[in-house]
Amino acid sequence: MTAPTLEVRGLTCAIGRRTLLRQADLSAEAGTSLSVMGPSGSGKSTLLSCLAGLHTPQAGTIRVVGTDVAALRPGQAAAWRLRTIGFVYQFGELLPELSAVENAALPLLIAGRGRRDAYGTAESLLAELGVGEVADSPASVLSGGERQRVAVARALSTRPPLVLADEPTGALDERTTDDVCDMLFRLPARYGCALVLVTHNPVVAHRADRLLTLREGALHDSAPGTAHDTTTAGA
Ligand SMILES: Nc1ncnc2c1ncn2[C@@H]1O[C@H](COP(=O)(O)OP(=O)(O)OP(=O)(O)O)[C@@H](O)[C@H]1O
Repeated sequence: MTAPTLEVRGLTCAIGRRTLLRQADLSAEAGTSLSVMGPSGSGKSTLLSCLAGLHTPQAGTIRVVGTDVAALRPGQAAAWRLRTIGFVYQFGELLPELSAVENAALPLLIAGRGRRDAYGTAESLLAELGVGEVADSPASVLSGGERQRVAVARALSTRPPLVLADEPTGALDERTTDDVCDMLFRLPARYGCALVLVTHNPVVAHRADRLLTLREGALHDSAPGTAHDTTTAGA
C-alpha cells in the first residue's frame, strides 16, 4: 500500500501561551483537495507552516509521502521542501522584477535543472494554466488573477506531491475568485497532487473534496453546506 500524501497525527502546536492546535489529525490523498476554514488568528497559516516543516510543533507526527517531516536534518529540509511542497500565497508573492516565466522557472533553477529544461517546463505550465500569453511580462504588471496563475505554475514546477495554498483568492474579486478556483481545484486531478487550501471564503472552501474547520485548537469535519466562518478567533 502506498503512503498517503499527507498524514498528520496528534499535532499540537502552541505559539507563546496560546495552543493553536491540540492533538489534531489530518490526512490527504493524492488527487484530492482539502480546505481548512477558521476564524482569523485560529492558526490556519501556522498549520501550513507545520506541514511544510517551517514551524516545529510541540507534539505529533507529520508525514508527507511517508517522510517524517520532524526527522529531516536541517541541511536536507530545504531541498526536500523544494521537491515535495508547492506554495501559493494570498498575493502571489512573485518577484516583481522578473518575468512570469522567470518566476515560474525559479524553483527548477534552484533545484539545479538546466535553463532550457527549466524555462521549457515553466512555459508549458503557464500555457496549461491559461497565462502563456503573459510569460514574458514582468510580474509587476500582471493582474491579480494572472499573478495567482503564475504563482500556481511556480508551485507546480517541481511537480510536488503536496500543494499548500494560503488564502489564494483573498485578494481577488468575486469573478476572478471563481476563475482561479476552477483552476486550483482541477490541480489534484490534473497533476496528481494533494491540495490543502486555507481560506476565509466559504464558497471557496466548499469546492474542496473535504472541508475542515479549525476552532479553538480542534479540526472539525464539516459537511458541505454547513461550515461557517467568523472574523476573530475569540480564544
Ligand atoms: N511567528 C510568530 N510569532 C508570534 N506569534 C505568531 C507567529 N505566527 C503566528 N503567530 C500568532 O499565532 C496566531 C495564529 O496565527 P495564524 O497566522 O496561524 O492564524 P490564521 O488563522 O492563519 O489567521 P488569518 O486568517 O488572520 O490569516 C495569531 O495569534 C498570530 O498572532
